[in-house]
Amino acid sequence: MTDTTDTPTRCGFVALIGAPNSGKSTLTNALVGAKVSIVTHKAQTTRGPVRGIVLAGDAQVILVDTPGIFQPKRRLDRAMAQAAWERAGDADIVALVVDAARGLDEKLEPIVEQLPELNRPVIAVLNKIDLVKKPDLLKLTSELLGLKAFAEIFMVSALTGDGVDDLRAYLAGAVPEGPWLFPEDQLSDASLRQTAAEITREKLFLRLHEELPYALTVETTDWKVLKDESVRIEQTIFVERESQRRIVLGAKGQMIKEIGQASREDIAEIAGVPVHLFLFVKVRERWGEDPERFREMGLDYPKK
Ligand SMILES: Nc1nc2c(ncn2[C@@H]2O[C@H](COP(=O)(O)OP(=O)(O)OP(=O)(O)O)[C@@H](O)[C@H]2O)c(=O)[nH]1
Ligand SMILES: [Mg+2]
Repeated sequence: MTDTTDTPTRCGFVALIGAPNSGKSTLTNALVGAKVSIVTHKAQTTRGPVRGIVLAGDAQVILVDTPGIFQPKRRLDRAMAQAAWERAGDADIVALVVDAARGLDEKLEPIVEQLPELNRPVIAVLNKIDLVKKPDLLKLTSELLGLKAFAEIFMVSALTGDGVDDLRAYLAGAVPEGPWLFPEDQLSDASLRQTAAEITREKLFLRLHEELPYALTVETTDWKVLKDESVRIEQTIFVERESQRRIVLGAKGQMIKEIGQASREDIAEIAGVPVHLFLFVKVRERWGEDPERFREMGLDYPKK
């Protein structure tokens, strides 16, 4: 397609950072208009950064959904926090996503304190406004304005879509001039293999409890297109202990069956072809110390 106008195109990176569970992934999906990043009610759902690509008028806005930042304990936690700050440091604009129902709490404060070190324009996006009464929202807004840390403050509900169009239009006008970096129809930079592994992890997060979701990781180990154009996918779920493996399988394999069915349906929808999904659960005690697993998640392996 040739550009017949003189208007220059715009293109830039916007990193969405914030505390776990503030709605960064839900907002990424709402801005893109498609599900590119998995969402659950549990904290620390996103592990590796996920890019979602938005076209708005002359602009291509490349959103970078990052893992929620929290006090790291494990090596994986450190890798996640590091990835979030690094992506924020590389972005043209940083959007701090705030859970408006929680406000400026002990999780958010340390993040806000570190923002000036980024040396980047930062906007605040107050999310989940559907849960908050107007006076409380105004109070939070003036509290944040008082910090003088934000170029703009937006109020949205990623869930209902309220305010999302305004935010998208702002970002489209705020990213720098430049050629588009991705083809027009591309919504994410993740491969189908990666997205498929994330979808299975989402189903595991939704059905498993306590520490178990954090003790597992999922990888797509095989992807074959069959003669009838359907795909045969193999995925491995790594857990740390045999007892965890038994819970993931469930009595008579019922749990893994349900997870497989839910995941298969979602993967088939995204892939646009019928899917045959085979899940294997393997015990790998120290997968959280294995650089190869970090690479698969799109994370750097922290030295300690
Ligand atoms: N009521 C309401 N819930 C929301 C909104 N946005 C997100 N949520 C819910 O908040 C929870 C967390 O959403 P995510 O998008 O996974 O949050 P996140 O910031 O990506 O979380 P991590 O990846 O764990 O850091 C989910 O249960 C969402 O449905 C919103 O605008 N309103
Ligand atoms: Mg997320």
